[in-house]
Amino acid sequence: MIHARGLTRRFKVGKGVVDAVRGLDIDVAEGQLVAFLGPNGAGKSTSLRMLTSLLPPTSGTATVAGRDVVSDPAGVRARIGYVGQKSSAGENFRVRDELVTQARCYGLRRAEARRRADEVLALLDLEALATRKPGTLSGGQRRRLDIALGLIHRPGLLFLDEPSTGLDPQSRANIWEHILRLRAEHGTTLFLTTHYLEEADTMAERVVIIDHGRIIADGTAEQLKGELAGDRVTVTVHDEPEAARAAEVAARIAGSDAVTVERRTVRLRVPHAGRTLPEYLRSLDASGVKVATAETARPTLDDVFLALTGRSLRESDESHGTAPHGA
Ligand SMILES: Nc1ncnc2c1ncn2[C@@H]1O[C@H](COP(=O)(O)OP(=O)(O)OP(=O)(O)O)[C@@H](O)[C@H]1O
Repeated sequence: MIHARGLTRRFKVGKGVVDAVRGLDIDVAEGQLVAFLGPNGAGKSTSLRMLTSLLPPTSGTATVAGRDVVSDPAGVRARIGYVGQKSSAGENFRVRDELVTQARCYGLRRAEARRRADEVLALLDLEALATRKPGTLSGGQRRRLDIALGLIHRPGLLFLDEPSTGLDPQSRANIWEHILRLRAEHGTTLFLTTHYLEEADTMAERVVIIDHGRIIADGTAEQLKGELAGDRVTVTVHDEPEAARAAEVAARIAGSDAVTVERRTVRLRVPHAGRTLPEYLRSLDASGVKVATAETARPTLDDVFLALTGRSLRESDESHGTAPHGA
């Protein structure tokens, strides 16, 4: 469905340049649900805009739904749906009329356009809101309308740029319900960007992580967490000097990594916490360190990002803003 090679986009900013996307190589098979994850300014939207033919690449190639994004942008657009970060619904028409108008833009005859509008209204549970104006809808309802608009021409591939951002947890869950249903019932290929690590982790079958315009990880969430992050072990002791000793012991454990001390708490990363924790506790006992609490945790996608970049995705997100990064 998507085949991109060396896709690159450079922006001129004043006298400088920003390399927003630096050589994107990606293949997405029909029916896949791919979450494109990365901090602010990583290049997610720019990649999406190139793949949807909205932005010409500086170099590289991409075929999307069988059409070339540069030489046949109209062919791409006829075959894909795109739900951007900003709502695409106008304010003047009622919800159903908005959908009918959009269907007419794709060349459907009036009766057919009405039928299709009713289909997507049902698909996104919007029937009860059909005669409302978009301006009166809640955030979650409006996002569902955006998705309905993106699906009006029955695309086999739908791009969603941060579909759940800015919504309350209940509306986020509801949007995901609809996204998963699209895939299960209609086999739609879905490529979406998100900031929410937990969503990517639990909902997507494939997670692609992008940082500074490059893909740095690509696989199932389980694969990435297993290969790149390892389990976390957290031990608290009774005072700070003991914590320092516990950290020394931790550093000597085979396979241990990223040992940190914060007051009375020592954290480390190990390949298999189930095997390592008993060994660590025995070594602490032998060194005369008394343990107050010990916990283990499976890694998160944030741990994967940390292992790859040395930064936390959450912190990067907060600090990165939209400032241009390196040329
Ligand atoms: N039109 C533009 N002109 C100049 N720089 C741009 C333009 N669009 C994007 N950029 C820069 O390109 C980089 C990538 O931006 P992009 O919007 O693709 O990131 P993103 O991962 O989607 O971020 P966010 O999560 O904040 O939406 C950023 O440094 C951004 O400032």
